[in-house]
Amino acid sequence: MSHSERMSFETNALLTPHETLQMDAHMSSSLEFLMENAGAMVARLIRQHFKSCRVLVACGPGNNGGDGYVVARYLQGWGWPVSVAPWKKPQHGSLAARAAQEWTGPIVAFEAAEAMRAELVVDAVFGAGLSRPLPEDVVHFFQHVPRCVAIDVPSGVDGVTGACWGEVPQALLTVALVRKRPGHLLEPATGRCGQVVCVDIGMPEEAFSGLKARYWENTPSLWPLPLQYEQDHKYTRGVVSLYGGAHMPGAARFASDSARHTGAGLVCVSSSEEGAALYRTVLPGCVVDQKTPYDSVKDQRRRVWVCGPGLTFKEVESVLPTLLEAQCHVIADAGALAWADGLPEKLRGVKVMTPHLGEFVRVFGPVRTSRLEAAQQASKETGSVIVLKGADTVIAAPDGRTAINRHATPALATAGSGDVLSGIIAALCASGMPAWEASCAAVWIHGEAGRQAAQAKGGWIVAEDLITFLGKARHAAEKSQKLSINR
Ligand SMILES: NC(=O)C1=CN([C@@H]2O[C@H](COP(=O)(O)OP(=O)(O)OC[C@H]3O[C@@H](n4cnc5c(N)ncnc54)[C@H](O)[C@@H]3O)[C@@H](O)[C@H]2O)[C@@H](O)CC1
Ligand SMILES: [K+]
Repeated sequence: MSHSERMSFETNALLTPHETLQMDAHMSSSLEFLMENAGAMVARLIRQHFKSCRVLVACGPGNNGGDGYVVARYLQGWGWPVSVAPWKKPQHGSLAARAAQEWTGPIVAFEAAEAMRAELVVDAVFGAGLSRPLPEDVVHFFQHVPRCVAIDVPSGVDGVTGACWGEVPQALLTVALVRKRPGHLLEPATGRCGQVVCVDIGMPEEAFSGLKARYWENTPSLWPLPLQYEQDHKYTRGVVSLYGGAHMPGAARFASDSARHTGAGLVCVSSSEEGAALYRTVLPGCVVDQKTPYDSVKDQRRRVWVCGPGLTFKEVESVLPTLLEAQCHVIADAGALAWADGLPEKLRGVKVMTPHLGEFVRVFGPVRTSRLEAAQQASKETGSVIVLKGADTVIAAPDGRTAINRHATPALATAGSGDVLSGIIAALCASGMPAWEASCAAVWIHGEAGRQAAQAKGGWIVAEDLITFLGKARHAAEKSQKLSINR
C-alpha cells in the first residue's frame, strides 16, 4: 500500500461532490448539525474578512441554499443588516426547507436591483455538484453583485474539473467545507474563487470510512523523500542517464545539472562522437561516453533515463525504442513527445511523460473534456504517469491517483524550465521513489526552486537560476515533512 493510500482523507486530500454525497448518506442523522456548523463557520469567516455591511444571501433550493439561510441567521444575530433572496424555494420537508423556516428576517426578490443594493452578496445558489448550465437569471443576478463570498464554490463551478457552467460569479472569498475540491485548484475555476479558505464543520472521522482519496493537493506530506544516510554512496543515491543530442546541447545540460543538484549520485551522458566532445567540456561533473544505447543499458545501474530534451526525431528514434525494449525507467519529454506525434502507443512502457498542453494535444489529440480528465484518461491508456504542465499542473497515475499542484510561480515560464523538471523527476526516480510520487515531489520542488529563485533575483529568472536553488528547495520539502510528522 502506498503512502498516499494509507493517508485516507488527510487535510491535503480533495473531495469530489460524489464523495460528499457518500459521506452525507453515511451521516444522514447528523446533516442538520453539519449544516448548522457550516453556516456558522461561513458567517464567522465573513465577520473576520468584512466590516458589518448590507448583506444579501442568494439561496438555491438545495443544501447549498440551506447553508445560506443559516449564514443569514448568524449574521443577523450579530446585528448585521441581512436579507435573503431565494432563487427557488427548497422542497417541502427537505433539510434546506427546515433551515429556511428558521429564517425570520426579510426576504426579497432574486433580482439584479436587489443585488445592486447590497454591499456584500453570499452565493449559496449551487454547490460543486451542479451538472447543467447556469440558468440565465442566475448569471444576470451575479453580474450586478458588488462583492461576493461563495459557499462551497461560486455557483456554476464544476467541483471536479474546475470547468465553469457559463459565466460564474467572481468571488472574493470561497469557503470550502470539510476539504477543498479539485475544482478549487484548477483553471478556470481558481480565477473565479478568489481566496479559498477551508473550514472544519465538525465532520466525524467515521464519515470518511469506506472512502478512498483519489485527488490531492500536491504538498510534501504526499510523498516521503528518501533521507540521507551516513553510509550513502553515489550508487545508493541513484544514477541518472541521458542521451545528449548533438544539435541542442543546452537542454541535456539543464536536465543533467538539475538531476545532480536534486541529489542524484551520478549522471551519465551518452552521445555521438561530436556530441561527447562538447559535453565533456560543459559537464565536468558528469560521466560522458559514446556508448550506443544498446551497450549503455547492459549496465544494470543505468536504469533511469531522461529521453527527449534537445533531441531530434532521428536521435529519439535511435535511442528510445532500445531503452523501452530494455524496460528502463524513461522520463519522456520534448523531442520524445514530438516523435510520438499522434501515436501515443509509440511511448508504451514510458514511466513518466511531461507534456505541456501543446505537446499533450500533439500526442493524444484535442482535449474534448477537461485537462484533468484528459490527463487521467491518457495515463490509464498508456500506463504512464502523465505530468500535464501548467499553472495548475496535473499529475495523473494509471491507477487513478491524481495530484494537482499550485505550488509554483509564473517565473517558471522560461526556456529550459521543462528540461530542469525532467532532471528532477529522474533524480527522484533513481533514488527509489515510485514514478507518481517522484513526479509529484519533483513538480513541488521545481515550484519551490522557482519561488526561491524569483525572490532572490527580483522576480525574473532563467533556468540556470532555478538549478542553483534545487538543493534548498528539496531541503524546504524535507523540513515541511518533518513538521507534519511532528504535528
Ligand atoms: N457533507 C458536506 O460537505 C455538507 C455540505 N453542505 C452543503 O450541501 C451542498 C450540496 O447540496 P446539494 O447536493 O443539495 O446541492 P445544491 O445545493 O447545489 O443543490 C442543487 C439543487 O438545485 C437544483 N437545480 C440545479 N440546477 C437547476 C435548474 N437549472 N433548475 C432548477 N433546479 C436546479 C437541483 O435539482 C438540486 O436540487 C454543498 O454545496 C454544501 O453547501 C452543508 O449543508 C453541510 C454538509
Ligand atoms: K455556491
